[in-house]
Amino acid sequence: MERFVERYIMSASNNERLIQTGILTVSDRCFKGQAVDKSGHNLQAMVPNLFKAEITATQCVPDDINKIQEVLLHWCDNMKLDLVLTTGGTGCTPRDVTPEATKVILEREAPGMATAMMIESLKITPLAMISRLICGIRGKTLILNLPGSTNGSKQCMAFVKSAIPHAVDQLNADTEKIDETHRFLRHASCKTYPKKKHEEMTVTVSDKPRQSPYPLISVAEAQAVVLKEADCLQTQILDFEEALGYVLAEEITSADNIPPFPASVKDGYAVLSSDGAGIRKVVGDVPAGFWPDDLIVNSGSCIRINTGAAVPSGADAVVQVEDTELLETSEDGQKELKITILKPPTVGQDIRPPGSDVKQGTVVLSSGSNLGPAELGLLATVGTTKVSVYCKPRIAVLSTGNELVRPDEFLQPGCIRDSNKTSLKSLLQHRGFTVVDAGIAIDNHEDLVKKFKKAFEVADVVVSSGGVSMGERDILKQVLENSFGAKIHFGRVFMKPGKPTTFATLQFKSKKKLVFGLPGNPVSAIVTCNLYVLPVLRKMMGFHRPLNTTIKVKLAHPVTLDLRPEYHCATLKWELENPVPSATSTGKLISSRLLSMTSANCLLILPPRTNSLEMLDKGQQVDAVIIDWI
Ligand SMILES: Nc1nc2c(c(=O)[nH]1)N[C@H]1C(S)=C(S)[C@@H](COP(=O)(O)OP(=O)(O)OC[C@H]3O[C@@H](n4cnc5c(N)ncnc54)[C@H](O)[C@@H]3O)O[C@H]1N2
Ligand code: MOO
Ligand SMILES: [Mg+2]
Repeated sequence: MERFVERYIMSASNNERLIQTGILTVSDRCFKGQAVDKSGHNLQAMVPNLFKAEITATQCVPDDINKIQEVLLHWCDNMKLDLVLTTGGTGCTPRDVTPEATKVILEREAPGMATAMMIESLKITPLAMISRLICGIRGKTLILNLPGSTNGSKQCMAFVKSAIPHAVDQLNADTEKIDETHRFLRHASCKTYPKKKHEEMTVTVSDKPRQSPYPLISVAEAQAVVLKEADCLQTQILDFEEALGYVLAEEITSADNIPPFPASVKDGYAVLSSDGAGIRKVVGDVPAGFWPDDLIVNSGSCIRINTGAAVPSGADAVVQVEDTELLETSEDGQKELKITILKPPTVGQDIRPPGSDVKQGTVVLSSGSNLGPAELGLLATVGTTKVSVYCKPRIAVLSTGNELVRPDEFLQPGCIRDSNKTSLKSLLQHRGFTVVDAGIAIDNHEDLVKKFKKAFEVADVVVSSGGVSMGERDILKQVLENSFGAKIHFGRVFMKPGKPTTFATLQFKSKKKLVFGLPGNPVSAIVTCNLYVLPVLRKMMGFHRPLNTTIKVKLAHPVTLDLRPEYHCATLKWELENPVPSATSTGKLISSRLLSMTSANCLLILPPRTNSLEMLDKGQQVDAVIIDWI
């Protein structure tokens, strides 16, 4: 069996059960102490490393049918072990009787495992053919005869190890686990076989120009081009609570004064300021939410009031409770009767007049506002529960490459798992966009056309990765041009990472589609998605300033410059004493190595290396594009 298939089956059955195992050495010489039981000891050490197993019983018996059977019966019927391995007594000498002893107690044979051992052993030595080992089942115990030699038993065990956890699951009728393993394997066999073939390719090496025909443009130029092509989408009406993250497409005015009544700013007493400091009679109290219709504050009196409650008529000031003293209460102590105002109040003190927060008729949100928590709260305050917002673009993410398998698929030789789909999808979802998975396209014209067509059916913007550089299988630009009549606006940008970043527009069923052909390297894909895709999406959904926020940062250590302007991943730290945050690189930028990007929350914009400027010193200031607030 090919090693990778074997590994796969092992991981598919992923035994959770601790397989209770007995190891029985059958040897006259070992039994008499004339030889060391190397094979038995080796199996004891080896088996728990093959799958989750516990060596529950070990024993050494002479080559004697009765003795062998006695142990096997005890281990199967009384101890109810999952697996019994015998080593020794499987050859052709007159004393070799392990298969005979085993056969008698077996209820069912399992010849496949013995055959597997035989087939594989024959590849090592023709002498394997004289081995007579048998395998089978008694009750819920799987019994395997193994050869007596250390090497032979070790090899035979290795040949059958991948099937053992699943066999034990079956013996225990663990249907859930069995089904799970079958599903896993079925999925793997239909998704991963046959191996990918290169003959699917139609492009020949000589078709491809040896120099890229696309000029190297600057990042600023590329950003200007993509933003120019991005049009603001139409509007829709949403319930205000679903509008988080959308951009408002209308002006919102307040129909009411906020607060609608003179409201107390403090917990205290509503008073007449002209009374000054001194004694007041407490004539009532106004909690928040109560309308003090029949309460009036006259000279010499006051009313207890809560923060946010309507100030009763007559009162023109509120005195906070801290600036008063209690003079007299009712007999039961429940009611305040008299207080002293300690400081003379001023007119209007601690009262919010009607409309002081928002005047009736004022514009509280202008068109183009980004609806965040405060804005949604404002909508609630003014009672606007339906709002007109710009639609968000529909996005499809497509991975391209013959070498790609899904993360849950078996990794065939020569393949890698598709990580860009996950990174790009989650980056966009994290920014509030809905993303459709357009799958993985292999690098041929037909499949790319098929997958792009599907993506264009459902999306305004397609973000693909891979297939945009100089390889003969990098045919994304040709496919877009030849099959969709796309205009390639640019195919290379002077930057690191992300040099082959490609941007195209086309008409599909009379609708404009934008295509970002991001480079396949995982770091390049994420960096370019931040720099080009996100600004475009923001513009389409109505942002007035769609580019990423850029700030000044201080380098926490020296950095070496690259020949290309570099967007270098770094982590920002804001320290109290420093007005400018410090930036620590997440490591040498290697565009294939996602580890050089983990925990980055900004991209340092580093200038290209020149003879006079090869590195930047610690403490030097550079611009940094914010990519996450963490
Ligand atoms: N002769 C030249 N070769 C290359 C150049 C060049 O200028 N001349 N540019 C290099 C640069 S820079 C980059 S970046 C890459 C970009 O390559 P492609 O966009 O054509 O992408 P692929 O060749 O398909 O893949 C490159 C690399 O990325 C891996 N990959 C692709 N997709 C995924 C995915 N979804 N998840 C994880 N990894 C992925 C792929 O296996 C390759 O290792 O070209 C250089 N070559
Ligand atoms: O520009 Mo490539 O994106 O270096 O890796
Ligand atoms: Mg390539």
